[in-house]
Amino acid sequence: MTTSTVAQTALGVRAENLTVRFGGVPALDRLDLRLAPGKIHGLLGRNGSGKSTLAAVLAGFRQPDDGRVLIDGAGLGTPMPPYENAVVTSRVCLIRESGDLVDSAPVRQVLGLAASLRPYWDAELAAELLDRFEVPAGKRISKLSRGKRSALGVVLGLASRAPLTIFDETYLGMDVPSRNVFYDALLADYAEVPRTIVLSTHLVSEVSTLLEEVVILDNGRLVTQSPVDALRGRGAAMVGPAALVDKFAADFTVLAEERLGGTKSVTVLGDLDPALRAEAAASGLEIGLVGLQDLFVHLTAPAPKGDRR
Ligand SMILES: Nc1ncnc2c1ncn2[C@@H]1O[C@H](COP(=O)(O)OP(=O)(O)OP(=O)(O)O)[C@@H](O)[C@H]1O
Repeated sequence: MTTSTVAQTALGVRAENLTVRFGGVPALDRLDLRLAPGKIHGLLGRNGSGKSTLAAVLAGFRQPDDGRVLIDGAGLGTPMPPYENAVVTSRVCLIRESGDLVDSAPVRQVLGLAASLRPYWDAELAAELLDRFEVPAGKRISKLSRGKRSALGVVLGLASRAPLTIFDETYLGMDVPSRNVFYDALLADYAEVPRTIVLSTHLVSEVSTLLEEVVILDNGRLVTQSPVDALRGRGAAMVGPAALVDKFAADFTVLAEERLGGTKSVTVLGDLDPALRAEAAASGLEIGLVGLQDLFVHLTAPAPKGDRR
């Protein structure tokens, strides 16, 4: 996708010192981050880490208590805060697990409303996705199963083709085959219309192949922001004969290990310099990138008792 296409169809985000408090307690604590336009970002964090609060601020549903968020690109001209700003919010689509849907309305009516509110709405895509997820257009929202409600959220999010589209754990209610349909549809449509996608989730291993950039939150603080490959390069996954794996892993922090007969696989943190990598490979070890899930668990693990970090 070209830079000029992205500039027309994708929004970037800049958060500076962003703070949101509930009853004086920070849910977001002095966050500084940037979401580059035209990429698929993973917003990762354990329960209560602040993902939904950040998503709500980006979509203009909530005003920061301190600091600011600026949205930029896709014809906006100048960077703008999203709160109470219809020019920005018409270009940002947040789909939440709760669905934000009127229970008494039939699906068809919900789609009609989205079509009238969303400037980039694609009715053909909406109809095609509704079909793929087998969501009946005539049924009332209140009569849909949790999974079909989630699927409808996905249809609304994708067909909106909003320059900034945020899925806040929307798809958790869907079964695995439906989630796979979502991931396929997301990638296909993203390739057709480049835009900025944020997937907020703790199902890290499932979405890891979709993501280009990752933001990890913990207790409202930014743990790290990085391209996925750079993050996965912070260590290595080694597979081979157990004794050999143990020898090469001895000097590293082991994040995860698994043993099957005489074969062992470990995930280690740390910089494996090229000479060591070459030596390990020559000895018969397979060396790969660290799994995002292992890194996520390590980076967001609770501090040990007595640790006053
Ligand atoms: N409306 C609210 N009133 C009071 N506290 C809130 C409110 N919304 C969120 N919080 C608190 O803010 C913190 C961050 O919550 P948030 O929902 O943003 O986290 P999350 O990462 O999305 O969690 P989850 O994965 O469980 O959905 C939590 O401590 C939560 O209890």
